[in-house]
Amino acid sequence: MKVTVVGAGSVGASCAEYIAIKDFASEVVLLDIKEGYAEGKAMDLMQTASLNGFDTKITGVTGDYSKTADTDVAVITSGIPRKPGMTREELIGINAGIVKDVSDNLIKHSPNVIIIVVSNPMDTMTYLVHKTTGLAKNKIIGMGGALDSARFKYRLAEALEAPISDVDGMVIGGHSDTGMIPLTRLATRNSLPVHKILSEERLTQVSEETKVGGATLTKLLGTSAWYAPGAAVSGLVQAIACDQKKMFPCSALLEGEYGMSDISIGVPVILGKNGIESIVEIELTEAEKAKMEESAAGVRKTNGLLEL
Ligand SMILES: NC(=O)c1ccc[n+]([C@@H]2O[C@H](COP(=O)([O-])OP(=O)(O)OC[C@H]3O[C@@H](n4cnc5c(N)ncnc54)[C@H](O)[C@@H]3O)[C@@H](O)[C@H]2O)c1
Ligand SMILES: O=C(O)C[C@H](O)C(=O)O
Repeated sequence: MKVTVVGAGSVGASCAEYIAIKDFASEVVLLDIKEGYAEGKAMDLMQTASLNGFDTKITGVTGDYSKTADTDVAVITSGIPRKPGMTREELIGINAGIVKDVSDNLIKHSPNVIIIVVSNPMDTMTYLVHKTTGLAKNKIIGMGGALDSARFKYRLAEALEAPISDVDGMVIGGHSDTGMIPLTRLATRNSLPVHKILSEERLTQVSEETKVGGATLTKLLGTSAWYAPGAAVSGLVQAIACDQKKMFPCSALLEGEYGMSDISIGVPVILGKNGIESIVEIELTEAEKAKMEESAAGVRKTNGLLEL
């Protein structure tokens, strides 16, 4: 299994590190445009191999896509992150050109590649890859919901004063400060619905904290987060590499599912060796459907800014 990670910045390097530590891939290629940067990150990571006990071979390369040939799964993290006070949508002007260029180059050298899009605004960048490459829809996956769900579980555990391993929950919808939909109705602590344990007011607080999870960290760090994003990406790559058929909320191109078409937005999918094996349709309440429509309207507005 060969994995390429484009962008050797904070998220790209974190993702390469988690993939290596989980030790399921034979090879990870890190690619960046900054001269020597990916090579340096790869060497530093390789010097953790004997300490962390992995055999994955990590190499770094500056802009040379021939080194990515025959990649099975590629992760696109190249582009700029937001600064405090910005929205993810404001990054579209710079990141759209980068994501288009990178996906074209990846496919040139690996026509059968499965692409995981991370760069923001992620749902729109995922839609862009659908619109501008000839890749099958199951091979283009946007990462957002896996991270948002991890943040939801973190906030739920905090509210419940419970260990995170007791908690389950999922976030669907667009990966934006206003578009995320934490499914509080379905969240559980060891099978017990959390809405039976927590007050409505506390659950609303959990939802709101989840939705601004990325913005909260951006304010604290001065740039956006990388550990949980890297870990979330590594989970998706592992599910594909090991054909796990695991369920994650991911940005997927909808063709009628959830009553929507021609949009890529966060819904539960099954990930396996073919990428998106299937889209899972949850029966939503009228209120949840309305939130999903509103979230989709936000994503469509950003998609409208693309020059297609
Ligand atoms: N989807 C998510 O859940 C999620 C989570 C975290 C970050 N992000 C996004 O991921 C992106 C990267 O974030 P980061 O914190 O790693 O930023 P970063 O600035 O640390 O790293 C970005 C890297 O991309 C490289 N790059 C720029 N243009 C390139 C090109 N054309 N080809 C190859 N490399 C190129 C830069 O040199 C830099 O090293 C941002 O857009 C951020 O918003 C998304
Ligand atoms: O918040 C951001 O801009 C980065 C990422 O989308 C995140 O949720 O951490």
